[in-house]
Amino acid sequence: MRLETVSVFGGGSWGTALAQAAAMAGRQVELVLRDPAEAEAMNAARMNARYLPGVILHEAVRPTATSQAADFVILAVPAQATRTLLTALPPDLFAGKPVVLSAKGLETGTLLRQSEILRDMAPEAIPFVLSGPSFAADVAAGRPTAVTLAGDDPSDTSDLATALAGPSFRPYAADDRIGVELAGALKNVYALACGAVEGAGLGASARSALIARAFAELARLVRTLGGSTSTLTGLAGLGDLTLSCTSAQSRNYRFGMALGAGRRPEDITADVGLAEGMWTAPVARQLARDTGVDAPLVDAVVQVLAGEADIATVVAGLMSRPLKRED
Ligand SMILES: NC(=O)C1=CN([C@@H]2O[C@H](COP(=O)(O)OP(=O)(O)OC[C@H]3O[C@@H](n4cnc5c(N)ncnc54)[C@H](OP(=O)(O)O)[C@@H]3O)[C@@H](O)[C@H]2O)C=CC1
Ligand SMILES: O=C(CO)COP(=O)(O)O
Repeated sequence: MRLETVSVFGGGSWGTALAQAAAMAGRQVELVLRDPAEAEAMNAARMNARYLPGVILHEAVRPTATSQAADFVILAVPAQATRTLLTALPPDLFAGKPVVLSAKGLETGTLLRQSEILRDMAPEAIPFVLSGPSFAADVAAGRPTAVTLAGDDPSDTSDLATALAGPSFRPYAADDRIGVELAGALKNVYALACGAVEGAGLGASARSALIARAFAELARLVRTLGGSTSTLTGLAGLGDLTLSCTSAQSRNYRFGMALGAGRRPEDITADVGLAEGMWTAPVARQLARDTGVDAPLVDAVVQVLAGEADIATVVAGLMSRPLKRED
C-alpha cells in the first residue's frame, strides 16, 4: 500500500491535530476545510486560530478547500456531520483507499457507527477506526500519545499504523473495529456523567464508582453489539474512559460539569463547543433497548439531558437499584 500522502477532512481541533501528527510522521498532508476563506486564512497564518490556537502548522500541512487525490484519507468531522461530508464528496475519491474514521459518536436516527456510515456512502473504501486517549492539543503539541488503530486486514493496519507513527504519536494496531468505535462513542456519554458528578459536588468516590460501573455497562453493550470485550482493556477502552472521565480538558466532561452545576444543556454548548456525548446518549439508549442490554447510566444521562429528571433524582434512582453481584 502506498501511504505517502493523506487528505484529512475536517479543519477543527482533531483534524488539525491529526494533520500535524501525520506530518510529523513524514506524510504530505492536505487539511481539507469546507470554507475556502478559512482555508486561505489558516494557510496565511500557518495556524488554526479558531480551533487550535498557538500551534504552528507543520510545513508539510497544506490547508485547502479543494481536495486532491491522496493515498489515504482521514475523516475528522463531528460524528453527526460524517454522512453530510460524504454526501458532498464523489465516492470514487475513496474507492479502494484506506479511510480512517476518527469521530467518536453514533449517528442519530440510523444508530450507526462511523464505519457503517462509510460502508453506506462509499462501499469501496477500506475502513479503519482510530480512537484512544488523545486530546487534540496534546497531539498537536507533540506530547506523547498512544491510540488504537483498528482495521480488518492485519498487514494493512500495521502499514497504516507505521505511516502515522511519529516520535510522539504511537498507534497500536488492532482488529476489533466494532469494539473500538463503541468504546470511543460511549466514553463521551460516561465523561458527561462523570463531569456532572463533579459539577454537582458528589465527590471523588462517586466519580470512581461511576467509572467502574460505566466500564461494566460498556462491556455489556460491546459484547452484545458484536465487539470484543478484550478491546476495552486497551487504549480505546480503559485508556480513553479514564482520560475523559477525569479531565476538565474533555469537552464532554466540562459539559457534564455545567449540567451538574444546574445549567441547561441548550445554554452550555456555546461555552463548551462540541460534546459528542449529548448526541450519542439517546442513540446508545435506543441500541441498549433494542438489544435488551441493561444500561442504567446511559439512561440516566439521557434523562438529565432531556430534562426528564434532575441529577439528584437519577442518582437516587441508581443508588436504590436492587443490590446485585458485581458482574
Ligand atoms: N478534539 C479532540 O481532542 C478530539 C476529538 N475527537 C473527535 O473528532 C471529531 C471532531 O471533533 P473536533 O475536531 O474536536 O471538533 P471541532 O468542533 O473542533 O471541529 C469540528 C470541525 O468539523 C467541521 N465540520 C462540521 N460539519 C462539517 C461538514 N458537514 N463538512 C465539513 N466539515 C464540517 C467544522 O467546520 P466549521 O468550522 O466550518 O463549522 C470544524 O472544522 C469528534 O467526533 C470528536 O469526538 C477525537 C479525539 C480527540
Ligand atoms: O476524545 C477525546 C480525548 O480522547 C476528546 O474528548 P472531548 O471530545 O470530550 O474533548
